[in-house]
Amino acid sequence: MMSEKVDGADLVRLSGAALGFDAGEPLWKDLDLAVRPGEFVAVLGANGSGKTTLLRCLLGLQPLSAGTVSVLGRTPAAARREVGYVPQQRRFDPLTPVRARDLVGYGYDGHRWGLPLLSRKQRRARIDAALAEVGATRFADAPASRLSGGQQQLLRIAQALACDPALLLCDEPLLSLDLHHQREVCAVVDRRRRDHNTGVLFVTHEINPVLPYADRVLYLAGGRFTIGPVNEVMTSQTLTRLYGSPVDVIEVRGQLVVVGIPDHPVHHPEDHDETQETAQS
Ligand SMILES: Nc1ncnc2c1ncn2[C@@H]1O[C@H](COP(=O)(O)OP(=O)(O)OP(=O)(O)O)[C@@H](O)[C@H]1O
Repeated sequence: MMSEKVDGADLVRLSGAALGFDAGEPLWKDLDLAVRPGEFVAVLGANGSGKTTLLRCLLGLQPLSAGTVSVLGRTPAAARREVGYVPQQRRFDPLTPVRARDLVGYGYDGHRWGLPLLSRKQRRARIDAALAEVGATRFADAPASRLSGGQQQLLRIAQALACDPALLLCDEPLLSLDLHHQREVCAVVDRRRRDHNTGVLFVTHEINPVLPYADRVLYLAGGRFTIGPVNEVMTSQTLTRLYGSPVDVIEVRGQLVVVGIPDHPVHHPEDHDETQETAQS
């Protein structure tokens, strides 16, 4: 099996990692992944394939069943302050009077818990910078619950950026957005990693808006995975091997469509290494 090259600057290192619950089959196993500064990794895969659980592991909320994980060269819990997290979205409570900038402030305060207090001016500057980074300055003082779904999602990203993270973990940030807003969210995250060298793990079911930005795809399916550049992973051949049954990746008017994903992927343990070798960068 080919291993990922790791070097001292890697933001995430998973080595021989497996994660499962109780006595059942692991969600994934033998996962080697190194994420470099500024790298954008799209995490794709069917419902229940363990994408959210992977992020929870990098946040220190979920221990591995096997293997090792480090974030910024430390344990995930020790690195938490420098990791921005956009959780799966819920719309804000329509009765909440909280303004957009207050929400971003919560993100900022949460990460500074236990650290020396900064002046109000410094705090405000950081919040303004996060709002500006996502293009939310114009609605910074509006009640968050009155904003559109797209605006609320940009705010969640600003909240995650308020701590000026070295690593950004996004869980389904495109859910229930139209294509225009999906592209806007992807572009904001892409700009962040380019301007600040922030590494990104971006979990999504919406493959088309994210693929133009992704350096690599980690595709999870039925206890297995493949990692590699977009043009190597998003092919009929690679996904057929991963799922263990015929899957077609076809292009329709410039959009990729994946057809034939089985309800219950069938695969053979001996296929595992071959898939990884084929698709890994
Ligand atoms: N603490 C837990 N205890 C037991 N099972 C869990 C726990 N957390 C997650 N699971 C299970 O692990 C599986 C993977 O969940 P996860 O949320 O990581 O999948 P996902 O790929 O993000 O799915 P989706 O695309 O639907 O969001 C699910 O079957 C879930 O029920």
